[in-house]
Amino acid sequence: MGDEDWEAEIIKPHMSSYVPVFEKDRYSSGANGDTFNRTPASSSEMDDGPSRRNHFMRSGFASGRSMGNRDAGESNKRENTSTMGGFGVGKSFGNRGFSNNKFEEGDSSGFWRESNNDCEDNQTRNRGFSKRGGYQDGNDSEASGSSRRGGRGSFRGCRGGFGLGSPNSEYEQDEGTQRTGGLFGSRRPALSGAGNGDTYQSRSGSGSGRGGYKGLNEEVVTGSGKNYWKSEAEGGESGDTQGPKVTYIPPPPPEDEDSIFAHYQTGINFDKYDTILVEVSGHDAPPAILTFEEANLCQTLNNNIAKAGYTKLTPVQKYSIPIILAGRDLMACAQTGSGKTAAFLLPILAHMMRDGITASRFKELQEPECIIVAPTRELINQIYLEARKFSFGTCVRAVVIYGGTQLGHSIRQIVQGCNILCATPGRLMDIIGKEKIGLRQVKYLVLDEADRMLDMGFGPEMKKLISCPGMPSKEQRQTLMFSATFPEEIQRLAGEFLKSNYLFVAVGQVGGACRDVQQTILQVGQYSKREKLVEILRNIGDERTMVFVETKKKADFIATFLCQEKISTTSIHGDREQREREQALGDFRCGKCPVLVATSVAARGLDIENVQHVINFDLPSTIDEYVHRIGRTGRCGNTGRAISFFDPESDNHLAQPLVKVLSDAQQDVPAWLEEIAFSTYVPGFSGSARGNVFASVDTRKGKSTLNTAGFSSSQAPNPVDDESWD
Ligand SMILES: Nc1ncnc2c1ncn2[C@@H]1O[C@H](COP(=O)(O)OP(=O)(O)OP(=O)(O)O)[C@@H](O)[C@H]1O
Repeated sequence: MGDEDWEAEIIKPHMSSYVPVFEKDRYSSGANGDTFNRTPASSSEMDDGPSRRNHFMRSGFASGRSMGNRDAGESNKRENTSTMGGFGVGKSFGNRGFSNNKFEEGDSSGFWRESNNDCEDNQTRNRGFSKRGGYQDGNDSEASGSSRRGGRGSFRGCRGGFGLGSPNSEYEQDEGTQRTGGLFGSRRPALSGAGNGDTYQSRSGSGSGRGGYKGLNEEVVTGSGKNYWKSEAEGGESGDTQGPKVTYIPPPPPEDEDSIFAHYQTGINFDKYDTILVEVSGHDAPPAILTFEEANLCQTLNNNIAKAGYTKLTPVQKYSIPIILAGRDLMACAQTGSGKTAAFLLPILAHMMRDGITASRFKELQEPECIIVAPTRELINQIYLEARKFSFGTCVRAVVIYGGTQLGHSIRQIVQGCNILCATPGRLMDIIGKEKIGLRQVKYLVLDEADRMLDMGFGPEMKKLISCPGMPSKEQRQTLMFSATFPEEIQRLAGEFLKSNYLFVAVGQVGGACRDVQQTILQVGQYSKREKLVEILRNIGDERTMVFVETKKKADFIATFLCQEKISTTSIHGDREQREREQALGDFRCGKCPVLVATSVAARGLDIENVQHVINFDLPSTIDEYVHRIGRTGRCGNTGRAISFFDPESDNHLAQPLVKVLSDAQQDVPAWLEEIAFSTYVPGFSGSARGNVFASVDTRKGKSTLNTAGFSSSQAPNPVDDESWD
């Protein structure tokens, strides 16, 4: 998994020969061509559950691939990036001047040079700035203009420092000596040829301390044109001990009950969930439950469910809860915002309450019963808050650890007691390496956003996790995987993690977009995007809007631009320090900054109340990512809108899957998009639009060679290569 290189625009795959066959007649139906055991989630159909059967085949875990794609010249770009002031955290960008950053230098600025570098570095990419014209001309003057806007906004982020810990504690020592290695030398596997290339010290080159988005003190090592992440432990072994110490300590979450149980209302379409088709495959699936009462949870859990405002199960909960309660492994795929988190947390907690757990107490080595892993820091934090909510009043202690925060802080949280460990992959492996976490007691392993956790970026790390000393074998633990998208190939990889008799639950179209999101695709050329964006945002007014762009740099640029346009905006991406990321999210959540410009780091899982709009300023590389992005709105029965700028210069490869997604979600499909989709039809391609755009079925039912984007695995773009989030 490489560090983000979204300073360069994301690599577009060579789609031409991998676009799924376009079958227009399938689009309008919206029905699933595969009717295997698909039943509405409504109560009348529930009894079918146990009778569902499927024979299946499994295949092994494919080997990991290159972890990154860092281009030459990265180091320079980094330095330039790091000299850019971060945005005034939570402030209108317009309040910031750029006297200390490259923007003020106009056309000779680092920003523009970097853009050029991007072009040079990425000449083989079909989305380099040079081909698309970039922003230079139009923006230089604006950049200069911005520098006139006066003073740099003051930094409002609360620096954690070391205040919460004893500076002389062992954990501070750990913090200080973490380069000395641990049980597992590398958080990410070294690729062959590693060490032959230059060493690039992430974030530290300029000494700016900017970044903070990777696990603690990691660095990118470039070798043979490939890159991978290196833990500090490894760095220490190689004698390279450079790197800024991460000192950020996130503020503790509120302790009062009202805050713990704060929630937003389900929307008008919540009841429509009952009509969604649900498919369960695998042997001897337990029947779905219809009510929380049927789950037979303990009183404390029921109280917490009530306090959380849950009165009715969502479909994924109806099916998943009894499956998990029955001790079965599960792969569950349900639309964004439909309650997957509670679907795994509640039965796990119920088990823990029933079986009894080791009461939380201070111990140097904690042995959690449950480990939950998610790909981004913000998401894992959110899951932790949910775990804390549902375990309120019980003796179960949940702990969260993630990169970009002080390692000593993570350790201090853990040693106080840990039954449920919520972690991003990198930090998890660091902590295991430090022997603060023992795995012998793990009974539940949850991979949220499982397709992401098993793809080429995190897959090797997850493999390492399950083969860690002490980790119970898959036969001895319960493994649960959840996501809104599940490419077929990733489903097959999952076999290594799951018992062979795992159950597969698909709620609605696997990989399909939430129907509560009204999707609009506009054809907007590169040069017109900003103007269009401003026009839309002015119409939207103060309604909360997430704007997705392709690169970190563009996120900064667009956020700055919007602030200049007097639209209060903040941004989140992998180059921002963790405290800035959290501040930005906080300001967006509370409505202080109603516009959040984000890279795909914010595409998955984030559950923010009242996000009414998602704008894809740049479309993502894959249709899966599109589905996740637009799923930040229209959650839990609420409605939302997604507007996407389709640039025919660069987005044609998405035309077919987009048409499919729109049709399946019963959205209008623009004629021009259909035309492009037809024109990008590739004769001789063996797939069908239905079968390849979405892995609509449990892959054990049949063989397929494509993932959801319609690319072969070897060419599927891997966003983790471009931006690393844990
Ligand atoms: N049964 C329920 N009743 C009311 N609200 C619910 C219920 N289940 C979940 N929610 C709420 O719905 C929202 C979305 O849930 P959650 O974040 O778990 O969705 P998700 O399926 O994991 O989405 P994503 O695919 O984007 O990660 C949360 O605010 C959650 O508290």
